[in-house]
Parts: sequence; structure tokens; C-alpha cells
Amino acid sequence: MRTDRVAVLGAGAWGTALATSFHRAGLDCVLWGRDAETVAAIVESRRNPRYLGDIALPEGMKATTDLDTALAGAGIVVLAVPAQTMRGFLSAIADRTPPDAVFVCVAKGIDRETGRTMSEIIDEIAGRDRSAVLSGPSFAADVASGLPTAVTVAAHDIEAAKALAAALSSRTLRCYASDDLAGVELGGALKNVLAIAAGIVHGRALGASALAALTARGFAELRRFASALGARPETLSGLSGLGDLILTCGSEKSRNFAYGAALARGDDLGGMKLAEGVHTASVAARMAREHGIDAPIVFAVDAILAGRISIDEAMSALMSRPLKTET
Ligand SMILES: NC(=O)C1=CN([C@@H]2O[C@H](COP(=O)(O)OP(=O)(O)OC[C@H]3O[C@@H](n4cnc5c(N)ncnc54)[C@H](OP(=O)(O)O)[C@@H]3O)[C@@H](O)[C@H]2O)C=CC1
Ligand SMILES: O=C(CO)COP(=O)(O)O
Repeated sequence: MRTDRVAVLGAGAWGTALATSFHRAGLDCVLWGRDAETVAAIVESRRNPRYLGDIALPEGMKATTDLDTALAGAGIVVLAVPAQTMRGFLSAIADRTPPDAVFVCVAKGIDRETGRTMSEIIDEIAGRDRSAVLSGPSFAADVASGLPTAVTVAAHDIEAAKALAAALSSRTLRCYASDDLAGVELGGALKNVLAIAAGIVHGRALGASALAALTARGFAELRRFASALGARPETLSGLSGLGDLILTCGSEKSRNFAYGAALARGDDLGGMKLAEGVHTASVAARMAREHGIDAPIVFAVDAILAGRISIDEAMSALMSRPLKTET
């Protein structure tokens, strides 16, 4: 695997933050964005005001709107566009990518149309030996600011995951390796749905005890998804599961949490930033029904977002479920 040259595709919050981190780590990294104004701001003013406010980006960081320039010679291609655009985006760029380059998807979601995870999409379009994911508790603003962060990098082959983790780590971004792709991806995608639920609890001022209960019972749902879908439940106790749940179920800096809070307060949702859980909720609920997974919180979020039930009805349904032993 060639790990010295990295292309990061997608100059939103997360792509810009990761490119910043890789540049600081000494990698030869080029950030690609489709929006000329954003790319010009990154190159000329060392800022990405649209997505990262006034956080100062490092000197010498490379950014371009030219895809072929970004991809030339890249051994690692980081995919940092929203999950629901991943299939179309990867299909369009795969042939323009060096044939031995590995794709590292950093989007957190499940494809709504097909129910496939991001790595399954890469497997299908580019091949199994070329797919990897990076996921874990990591706000873009923290990573771009150089604050200490830890994430998991997963690939089908543990040696490939270790090589990627070693290449992408730095003094501020610590990457752990895993070969449980499904577990790492389920954690990242489903915590977004649970963070919306947590935001709803916060927005309705239901109290810290309710928020803790919601987070713990959400974690139980994550583990059930893992067991039913061929992932290792213990992976969900790691960074891309429990770690990300703790982060995003407890902070309005999470866009999913903020979305849930705004929904619960009855605020205008137009113009809110990307909240991947809004798109993942329906496919997660569908998968749970198909696989017989007991996932009351995921079902409730899906039903609220689809307008089938009100927040109050969902709360009272969750609280009046039959009493059971804790599993
Ligand atoms: N922000 C964070 O803290 C973290 C985000 N993530 C995940 O990373 C993924 C991306 O999130 P984030 O960067 O925050 O999102 P943003 O909304 O900040 O940025 C999305 C980026 O994708 C680009 N884009 C959107 N659609 C397309 C398309 N069809 N083709 C090419 N480019 C496209 C946008 O371009 P344009 O500006 O031109 O619209 C923009 O540059 C999500 O899945 C998210 O869950 C993971 C960890 C942390
Ligand atoms: O995934 C994230 C942090 O790990 C970012 O969460 P939000 O997309 O909810 O902001």
C-alpha cells in the first residue's frame, strides 16, 4: 500500500479538518472541493469560513477544484462527502483514481436506497481490497484545531487497517486499527440516529437522567444491530460506538443532536447543517424490522421524522413498553 500521498475529496467540515491533520502529520495531502470559493478561501486566507468558521488552517496546505490534480499519484483517497451521495460520487471518480489506491470512507451513514454500508458500496464499485473506513468521536472543529482525538480505521484485512492507521495518525489524531468493518460502520451511522433522539430529550428539557437513560438504552440497540448484522458487538463498545455516542448524545455541537433539539423546540429546521441521522433513520428502522432487531429508539426517531407520531406520543410509548430484564 502506498501511504505517502493522500487525496481528501470533499472540502466540507470533516474533509477540511482531516486534510489539516494529515498535512500537519507531514503527509503529502491534497484537498479537493467542488466549490471554487471555498477552495480559494482555503488556499488564500487559510480558512474555510463556510464550514469551519474562523479556525486557522496551516500554511502550505494544498487544495484544488481539479479532481485529477488531487488524485494524481494518491495511494490513499479519503471520501468525505455525505453518505447519500457516496454511491454516485464514487461511481463518477473511481476510474480516474490510481488503480492501487485505497478508499477510506469517513462519511457516517447507510445508503437509503440499497441499505448498504459505505464499505459495501466501495467493495462493489472498486473491489474489496480497496475499501476502508475511519470513524469515531471526532468533531471536525476539534481535529482542525489540533485537539487530541482518537478514531478507528477499519479494513477487511487487519494488516491493511494497521498500515492505514499508522499512516494517518499524528501527535493529535490517534488511529486504532480494526478488521470489523461492519461494526465500525454501524456504530458511526446509527449513533447519528440516537443523537437526534438525545437532542429531542434535551430540547424538551426532559432532564439529565432521561438523557443518560436514552444514551444507555441506545447503546443496547447498537449492540443488538451488531449481533444481528454480522458485526462483533464488542466493536460497539469502542470509539466508533460508545465513544461517538457519548460525544454526540451530550453536545449541541453535534449537528444531529442540534437537529433533534431544534425539532423538539419547534424551531425552523430550514438551513440546518448536515444531520446524517435524518437520512439514516428510515433505513435503520427498515433493517431492524427485516432482521427482527428490538430497536425502540430508532423506531421512534424514524416515526417522528416521518411525521407518523408526535414527540409526546413517542415518549409515552417508550416509557410504557412492557417491563423487562435489562439486556
Ligand atoms: N463534521 C464532523 O464533525 C464530522 C463529520 N463526519 C461525517 O463526514 C461526512 C461529511 O460531513 P461534513 O464534512 O461534516 O459535511 P459538510 O456539510 O460540512 O460538507 C459536505 C461536503 O461534501 C460536498 N458535497 C456534497 N454533495 C456532494 C457531491 N454530490 N459531490 C461532491 N461533493 C459533495 C459539499 O460540497 P459543497 O460545499 O459544494 O456543497 C461539502 O464540501 C458526513 O457523513 C458526516 O457524518 C464524520 C465525523 C466528523
Ligand atoms: O460524527 C461526528 C463526531 O464524531 C459529528 O457528529 P454530527 O454529524 O452530529 O455533528
